Amino acid sequence: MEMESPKTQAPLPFHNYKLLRRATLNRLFMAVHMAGIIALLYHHVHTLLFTTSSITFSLLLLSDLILAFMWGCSQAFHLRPIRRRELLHNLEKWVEERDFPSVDIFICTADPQKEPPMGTVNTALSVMAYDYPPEKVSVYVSDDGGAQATLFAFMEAAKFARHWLPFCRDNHLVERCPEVYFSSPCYSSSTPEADKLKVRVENTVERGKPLEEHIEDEEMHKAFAKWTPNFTRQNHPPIIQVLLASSKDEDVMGGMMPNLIYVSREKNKTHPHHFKAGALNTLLRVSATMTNAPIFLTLDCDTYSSDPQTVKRALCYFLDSKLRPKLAYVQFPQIFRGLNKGDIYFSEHKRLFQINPMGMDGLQGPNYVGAACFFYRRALFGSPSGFIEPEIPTVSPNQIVQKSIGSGDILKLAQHVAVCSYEDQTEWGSKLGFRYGSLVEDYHTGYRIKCEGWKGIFCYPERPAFLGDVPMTLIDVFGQCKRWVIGLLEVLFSKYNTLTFGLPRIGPLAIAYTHYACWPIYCIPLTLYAFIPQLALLNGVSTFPKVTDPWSLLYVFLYLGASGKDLLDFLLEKGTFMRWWNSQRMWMISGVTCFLFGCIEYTLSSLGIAMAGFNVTSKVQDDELKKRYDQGVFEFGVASPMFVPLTMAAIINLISFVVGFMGILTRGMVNMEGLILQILLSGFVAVNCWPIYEAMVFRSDKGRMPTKTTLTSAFLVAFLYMVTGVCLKI
Ligand SMILES: O=c1ccn([C@@H]2O[C@H](COP(=O)(O)OP(=O)(O)O[C@H]3O[C@H](CO)[C@@H](O)[C@H](O)[C@H]3O)[C@@H](O)[C@H]2O)c(=O)[nH]1
Ligand SMILES: [Mn+2]
Repeated sequence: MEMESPKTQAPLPFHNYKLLRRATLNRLFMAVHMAGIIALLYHHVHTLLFTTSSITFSLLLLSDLILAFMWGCSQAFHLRPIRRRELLHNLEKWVEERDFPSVDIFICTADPQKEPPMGTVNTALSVMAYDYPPEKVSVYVSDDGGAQATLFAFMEAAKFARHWLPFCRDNHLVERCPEVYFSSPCYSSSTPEADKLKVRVENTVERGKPLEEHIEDEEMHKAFAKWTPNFTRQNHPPIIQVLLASSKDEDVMGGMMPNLIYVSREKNKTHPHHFKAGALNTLLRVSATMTNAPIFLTLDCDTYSSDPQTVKRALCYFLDSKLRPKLAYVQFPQIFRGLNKGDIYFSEHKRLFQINPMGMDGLQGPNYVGAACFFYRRALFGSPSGFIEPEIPTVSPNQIVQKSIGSGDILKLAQHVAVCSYEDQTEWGSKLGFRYGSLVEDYHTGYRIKCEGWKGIFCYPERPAFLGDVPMTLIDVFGQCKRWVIGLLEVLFSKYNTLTFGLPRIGPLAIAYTHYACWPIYCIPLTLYAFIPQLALLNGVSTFPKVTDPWSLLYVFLYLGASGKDLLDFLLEKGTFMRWWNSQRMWMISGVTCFLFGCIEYTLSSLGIAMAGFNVTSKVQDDELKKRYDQGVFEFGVASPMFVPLTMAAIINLISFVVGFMGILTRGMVNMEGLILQILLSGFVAVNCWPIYEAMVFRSDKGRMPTKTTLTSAFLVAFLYMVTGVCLKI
């Protein structure tokens, strides 16, 4: 269906933007800092020519080269940051509701254990209740877990929606996610319908399948009969169930309802399913056969809507006739709920989700981040000028659906496009739809469609449009980050490399994408800086200039400059000092853990030794765990190899700080001049490592550092010290 344009060109704009005032400061800072970096590199080369410990100094030069490169790439985010505003009143004044385009909403879930169906249901209800003509909204739920409990949850949700939607509408609720609404302080109690929904769904999840007595009609019986004894998550036929059809279902007040469709694509062992990208492509096709809305929204199961005006906000851009020909997507920031005060794991990712997209928006648009993004369907079918016709016309974005969504023909077609073999010998995943080949399908797809000539918009309203959940344990945080790292490396080392492929196509924006693609290699400088200067100190070798040498000031200047600027950016986007502090700590921690292990795993998988998969992040909230998280305590608990280098770094920095400090006391400042910067560095790292010492020594709860990890790390540190004693002399 083509998008109707407003009858007349609106005399008033639907949106505007302004360049952020900090842009000038950014550019000034860039020039000064750049000069500093060049001076530092000059100094490095100079030292290297006259030193006897060439290995140490070469490694430090390598580290600084990488840091300089990354800093350089990150400047693309600061060249032209803009902030947009939507002028909703103009839209409402000039475009009539009946001219609004219809919208398909895709919600992905993959595992009923890690992603409780009640959460997914809440997300779905929050968007079904959008302040938008209900007959123009269709919600498609993709269940990669193939779980009866999820289907059952949505059958119950469909019933509950009949009460919930008119209730939201009549009371003009702003918070339309039932769970959040009922737990808000002004409403201490829930309604009987909501309670029934919750109890039934949670019991079903526990049991794995619904009780006979809860299966009320023939239709439901037929649906659950598809779960035959040999049905498994990895091997089952496609299941598509229309749970609400706006053409026939009504709410309790007689009002219209949106469509609600459950989709679990076929799975078998002979076909790769391409994780979330595969799920989204199935939804793209299934929705094309049923509603084929020109605009669709992608959501994760935990990303509920927190503002009923959101679709209209996105329309402020999609209905702008000047933008439309090239506008592929409108990305909202991913914002999270339930963060602890200091956001100890820096799950907020303020730079990734809030600060940097404003910078990319000033170039050609933000990166797509997987959820909270409205797409122009046509953008997934070739470049703005080069439409690619899919293999069957019924999944084409231009086709208009004639029959009603529940009809036999449509269902048959929908099943057909949801089978594994459908994509064989087609362009899905390479030229059509969401792109395969990377675990960060979002980054990859957004980047590739930009390279085709499309643009994106960053829509960053005052009130968060969507809110999501964050991982509560360090191991979950690392698991997520490691998956991202592997996915990014997959793009970096593909033929779509952001410099060789991207730079000629999207210019400066490619530099921003490069910063992300290279994110994983931060592990090199971060690991080297966590060990080399400290080991050198213990062996009495100086790695930085003496404090009396003016060159030492350059180190101080560069460090303070870069982090001061970063802090400023953070505070300007409503960040707090504590959260900033934790973000820089998490950066250092990631360097020796998930970045490092992600790089190793990627290398192994490209050698064919291991295979990386999409490990879904847990969204379950265990009470005891949640309590520790809320108190801001790090959760270790399991003996993961990833904790070993981290613990080693914590130990060695403490030792080298203490040894250095004792040196100053016993031998006097003058004799230690050459080691002062190393002592400061160790002290700084040690201060950051406080939660790790606590977890190793002072804690007795379940989340403490396993003794095994502590002992292994201590042993390895001793070993490293002995080895480097020899090496450092070279
Ligand atoms: O085979 C799969 C695997 C995952 N998912 C869904 O993908 C979403 C994201 O998974 P999650 O475990 O929450 O990953 P995160 O790392 O938290 O997600 C971020 O990173 C992903 C890319 O790695 C993006 O897809 C997400 O949108 C982005 O929020 C969830 O709704 C899952 O149900 C599937 O549908 N099928
Ligand atoms: Mn997630």
